[in-house]
Amino acid sequence: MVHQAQGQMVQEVAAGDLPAPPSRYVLKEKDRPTGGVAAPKLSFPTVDVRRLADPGDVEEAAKLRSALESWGLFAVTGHGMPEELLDGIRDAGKQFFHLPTSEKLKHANRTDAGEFQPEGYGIDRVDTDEQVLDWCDRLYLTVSPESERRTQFWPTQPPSLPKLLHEFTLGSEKVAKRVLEAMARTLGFGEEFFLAHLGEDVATYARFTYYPPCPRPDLVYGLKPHTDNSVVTVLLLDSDVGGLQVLMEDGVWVDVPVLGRGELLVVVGEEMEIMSNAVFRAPTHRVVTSGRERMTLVLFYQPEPERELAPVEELVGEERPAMYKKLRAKTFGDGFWDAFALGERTIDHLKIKVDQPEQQQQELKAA
Ligand SMILES: O=C(O)CCC(=O)C(=O)O
Ligand SMILES: [Fe+2]
Repeated sequence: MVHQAQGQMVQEVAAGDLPAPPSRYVLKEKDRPTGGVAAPKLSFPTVDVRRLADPGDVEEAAKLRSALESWGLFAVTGHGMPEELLDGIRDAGKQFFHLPTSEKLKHANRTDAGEFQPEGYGIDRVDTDEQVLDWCDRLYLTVSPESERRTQFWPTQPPSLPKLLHEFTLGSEKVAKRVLEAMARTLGFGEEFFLAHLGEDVATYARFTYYPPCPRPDLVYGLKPHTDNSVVTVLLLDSDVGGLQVLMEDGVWVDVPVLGRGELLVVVGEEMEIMSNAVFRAPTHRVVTSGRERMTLVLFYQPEPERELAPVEELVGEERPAMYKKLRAKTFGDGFWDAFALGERTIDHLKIKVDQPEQQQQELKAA
């Protein structure tokens, strides 16, 4: 049976003008977000995907490599999508969340029997009374392959939204492909190296997330710390309001700045970490709230569900044994929802890390 908290939209809670969020959203003291450190504007990585497409452009390739090594995410320019499209889909997304709840619930992420399923409008899955809820509502849709789109979940209001989302999907796919091609080239492989493992019909999911104004941003997460269920993720952030933070290697949370007009963000996901045998790592990130509303649109790129997900042969050797066990992409994707509700990485939740000899030795010593 679905958890009773599943039916409560955060936007309605926020509209109640309470002085503080209800206890369901309040984090344990140790988890509460202290202010992130601002990313120095100059050192926040930005790459031009048009330049990445030129194999001779070693300077841009070096920027990409450095961004992947340090942040695991970077801003993107040169993607060719007009600013009107980006502004248009942002506006349409906000308009959708501003509709009356009854209208939005026509696309609810609960079946008539009350069961949760990922697609549609609502909050993320609630499994237990203990789970601290995130301060956001979302609309989650399959966008690719087109034959898998389930139109009953697609908003009909505002009427412009489906077409804008379709256009954004096309533009964003080019970004994801160019990035994956360039990532392959940074390792000395042909540009099809990663793409060939995803299949013809790369599975793509869109997530619009709406973070209502929060009366006490110090007590809640907009979105809890997580790594993405993707090979790569393309994000269209809010044009005015920040909130996304990334965990750096030294344990410090750093603010991702509000990006320049027309810029997108690309984030490495856990499936790339597996495929690349941890050459590329998926950064942990989270969202903090503020007194202002915020909306983002995120596209997750995943292998075809029946594909095998495993470290690519060429990146496994005596020096670097396989660090992850192989599994079906669908098994990983399904495992994500369980892991996310628990606040765990899918790789850890599904226990697919191979014990490395060094680790085993440490464990033996410790025993
Ligand atoms: O809203 C954001 O800034 C980030 C959203 C995100 O990380 C996600 O949906 O996985
Ligand atoms: Fe994310």
